[in-house]
Amino acid sequence: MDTVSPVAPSHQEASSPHIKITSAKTLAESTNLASIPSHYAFTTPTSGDQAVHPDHDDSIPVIDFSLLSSSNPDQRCKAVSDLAKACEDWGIFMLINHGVPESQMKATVDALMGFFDLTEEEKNEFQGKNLLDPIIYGTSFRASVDKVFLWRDFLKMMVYPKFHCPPEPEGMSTVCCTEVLAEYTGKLRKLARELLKGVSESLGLGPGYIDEAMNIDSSLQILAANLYPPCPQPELAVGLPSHSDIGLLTILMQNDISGLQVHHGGKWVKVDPIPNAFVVNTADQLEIMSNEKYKSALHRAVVNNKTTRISIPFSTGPSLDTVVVPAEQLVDGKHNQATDISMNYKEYMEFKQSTVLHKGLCPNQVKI
Ligand SMILES: O=C(O)CCC(=O)C(=O)O
Ligand SMILES: [Fe+2]
Repeated sequence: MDTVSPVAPSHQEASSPHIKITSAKTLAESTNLASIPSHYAFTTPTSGDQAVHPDHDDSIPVIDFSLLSSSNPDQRCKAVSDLAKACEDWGIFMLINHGVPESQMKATVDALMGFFDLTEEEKNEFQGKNLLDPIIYGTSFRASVDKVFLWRDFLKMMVYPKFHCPPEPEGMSTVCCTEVLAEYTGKLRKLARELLKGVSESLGLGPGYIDEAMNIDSSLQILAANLYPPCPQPELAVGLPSHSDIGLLTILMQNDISGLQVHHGGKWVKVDPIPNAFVVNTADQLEIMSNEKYKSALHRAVVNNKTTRISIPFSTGPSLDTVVVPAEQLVDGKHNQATDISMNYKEYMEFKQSTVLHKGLCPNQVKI
């Protein structure tokens, strides 16, 4: 896997003690902010690494979920083979006709935007200390140790096996966070499970293989929100540098502002939002279990100087104690050393968190 990102911060070194940690939102809202503080400037700006729009004849695949769940065998078969191609060639696709109502998607975006509108004091109550804290609010990647900061605030919630979300602050019942997020994540849990059946079949395994081998009954699911406020120097700052995701699949919702890019065919390609569609990408544990047939997609997020962008990824992983290994049927004499890591999902998460985010960390770099 390439290390194709702009030169990125070392997350190993402590940030200078004189840097006061402020959220990107607070900074963006400070009056007369014409330039970014130096600790947000990457040494190689993203402009040196421009992304392109997808080609007409090689565009980001679109998967119609209604065909994948169709009772017509021909339709389902075609959808499964489209899914195989999308996962193999791109590792990312747009998911349409997924059955999650537009009103519910919008309510979720509003609820999470509402969270970021709370005061810093209110949000800071959720500053997590440990990776596995059920709710973590923060800025950058790990602001206490980041040397160069990302132009991004985030909230992460473990939503399965046990549902967690910040309680509604008093007098703010309009935010209705709990109910909205519980309903949304319940829908996405079902959607992810159905998609994984299709992915399992697309690998030539039975539809229930991933479900069973990954212990999806007690899978770890995380809902996150990334807020990228307008940035006065978007060519110098970075929202999220090149990386791959933990887990099996990520299902991402975004407002109608562009910023996501995927690495494909040696280039960065823009993944512009399609109204009401989700963006789905393959993640590290799928790369391992598929014996690298489906590589974990390298992607990144850039920022802009006009409008706040929000992205809301929902990650489905195996259960925390699952040791993911390549499916035997896919090894076929060619056991990929790269996927030979004997750690459970919890240990994998801890390992990945402790390493440099930008390297596009993939299973083949997780050697112990
Ligand atoms: O903001 C985006 O579109 C990407 C978010 C992302 O890649 C992540 O949270 O892992
Ligand atoms: Fe990601």
